[in-house]
Amino acid sequence: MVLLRKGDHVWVDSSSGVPVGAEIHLTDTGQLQLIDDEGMEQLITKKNEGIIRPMHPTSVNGVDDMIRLGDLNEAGLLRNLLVRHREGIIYTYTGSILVAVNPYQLLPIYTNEQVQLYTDRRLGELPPHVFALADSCFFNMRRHRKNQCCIISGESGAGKTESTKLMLQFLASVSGQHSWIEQQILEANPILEAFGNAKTVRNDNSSRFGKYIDIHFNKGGAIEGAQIEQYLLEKSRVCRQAPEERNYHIFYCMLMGMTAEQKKILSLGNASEYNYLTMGKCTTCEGRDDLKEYAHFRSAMKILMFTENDSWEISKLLAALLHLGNVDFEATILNNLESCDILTSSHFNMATKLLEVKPKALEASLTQRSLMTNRESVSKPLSSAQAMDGRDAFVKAIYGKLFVWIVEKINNVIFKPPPEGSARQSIGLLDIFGFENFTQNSFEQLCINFANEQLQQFFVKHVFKLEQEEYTREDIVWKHITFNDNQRTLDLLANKSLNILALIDEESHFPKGTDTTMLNKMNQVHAKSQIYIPPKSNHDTQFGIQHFAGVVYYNAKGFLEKNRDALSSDINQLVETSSNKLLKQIFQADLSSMMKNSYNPKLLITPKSSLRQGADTKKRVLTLSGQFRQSLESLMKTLAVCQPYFIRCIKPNDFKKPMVKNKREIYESWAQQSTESRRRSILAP
Ligand SMILES: Nc1ncnc2c1ncn2[C@@H]1O[C@H](COP(=O)(O)OP(=O)(O)OP(=O)(O)O)[C@@H](O)[C@H]1O
Repeated sequence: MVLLRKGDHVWVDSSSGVPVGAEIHLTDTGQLQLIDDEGMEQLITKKNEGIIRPMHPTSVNGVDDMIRLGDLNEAGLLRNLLVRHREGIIYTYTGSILVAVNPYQLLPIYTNEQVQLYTDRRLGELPPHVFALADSCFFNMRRHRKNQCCIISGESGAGKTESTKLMLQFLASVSGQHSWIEQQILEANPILEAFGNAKTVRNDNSSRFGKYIDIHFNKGGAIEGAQIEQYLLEKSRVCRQAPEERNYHIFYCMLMGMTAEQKKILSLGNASEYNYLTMGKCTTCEGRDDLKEYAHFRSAMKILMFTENDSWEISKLLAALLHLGNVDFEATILNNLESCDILTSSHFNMATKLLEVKPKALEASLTQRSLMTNRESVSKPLSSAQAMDGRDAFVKAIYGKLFVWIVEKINNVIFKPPPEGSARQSIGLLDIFGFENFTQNSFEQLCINFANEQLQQFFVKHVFKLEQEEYTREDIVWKHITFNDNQRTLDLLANKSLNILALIDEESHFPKGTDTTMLNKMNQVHAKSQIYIPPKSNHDTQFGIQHFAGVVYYNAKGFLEKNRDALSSDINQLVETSSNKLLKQIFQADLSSMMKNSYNPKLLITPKSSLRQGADTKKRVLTLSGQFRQSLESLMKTLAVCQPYFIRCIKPNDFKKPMVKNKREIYESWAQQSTESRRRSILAP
């Protein structure tokens, strides 16, 4: 029995399984009463006194570094974040890992004075701050002449992109040059955000792609360039948005910001007039000024050396996509086959004009599909549903390739090859999608979660394995820490023979392969695995994977089509006939990289991912997962030779609001990371 007095702080068991903090009060009648962190009151009686445990003094007001917590358990961690969050303190360390709780408001902690305050200080000397981590990265890079990287993780809306920008802001400041190249690197962001960010239900400015920004410094510590790698842009958003969500910002910004004359030439109206911009039934975003953002975007384009002509050509393509989205198809029957006609409209005419293709050619490529028989090519009419799918595939391809081209163009400006013989150091910032588990999960979630498994292993290796090895080497007595090694999940997904990604790839290469045949193969090979959960019945299309953060069920429907990521030969030929230089260029760039890939064995699907090796493999075009795996492999190699830092971003509530005192929200956000991943933060060096 704990001796209780008014004002004592205690832990109380709760239905969630994680105890909550509470304070002892006295009622008017002098009875002892508990008021917990969620505001719940209960009298203390003989019956419930068993649920009360004393709280360590470090948990009462919280500590800067969670390693110092006396109650080093889940409840202790959560309360620590909560108590600090209530005080408006968003940063906390767990060792050298920075935990950042999204404040959802502008705090006065990112000024130049703060930059100066945190410059050249040891980590831990001052209160936790993202600038402290940035300073540590910079200091260690220079002192040890070793490249550094910072992995910024967390769910959507947790604050990854903001943290990345703050790291960049600090590094640009301490590098001390205020040079043109620094400005160019900083101004790459508004361009990337215009094309790659959108309003979602989770975040008004959600990055729908992953990115790794490698900042290069010269011997003197001045920024001399950078390189941006982008991962897996969510292309489906260009054609479809969930309720309350928008398409990419650029469309709305452009319609708000272009002059009347420009809009007239492109025959553009308001956002509400376009199918592609209205699926989510929301064309504006509270707190976002599309007009102002457009002005910022345009000035950033200039800083990054996009010419007026480049900008105009980009606008033309974007306008063509909007017009294409408004093209209607009418179902007809031709020779007893379902077929369709394009309804003539100003949108169709404008699309042909902007894409600079012949109307007949566009019509044919959207309503028919060529098939190669043994000897000749024959045309098969498409139903209106198929035609719409084909049109959307074309639109997604244009947007996706345009995005890749824009990033490449930015890199051409900000990347400077190192002068011969001179040493260069770098700090890489990884802002990548967190683990995803929705009610419906598809191929994209599998890729994203695969990336998170890789990063998880990287983290585990760094924090646990290396530490333990070092303790053993130095004969230091330590308590064995058990941790959940996710190697088996990675093996199932990508390493062992007939792994899941290889099976998906293999089936994608069979012209007759379907999602069902793919699923059947997965079941045959992996049904006995403890990591793979087969569908419940023959008709079920959902399979599960035991990830480090929990089981995720994926719906296999659409997997192969998404992985093939292929356009019909009719569309490719249409582009060939176009006189729109930019359109041809973005397709050409893609084509040439594929050609290059097919002759460069290093760039092929790695043997591990392919079932049949040998000559046959070399002819293959990379699938989406193949491309993603390649860029991930290269990323992991880069990270492996860097000294890593970690920022864990946490979202305190789902309302995008500041300081909502909802402990459950913090808990759930934290709980998503699995017990092991929560523990790892505490035990980091
Ligand atoms: N340090 C901060 N100070 C003030 N506001 C912040 C901070 N961090 C995040 N926010 C707010 O939260 C919003 C979401 O943050 P951010 O876009 O960085 O999340 P994210 O983790 O990158 O999400 P996504 O994965 O969807 O891109 C920001 O637009 C901003 O309003």
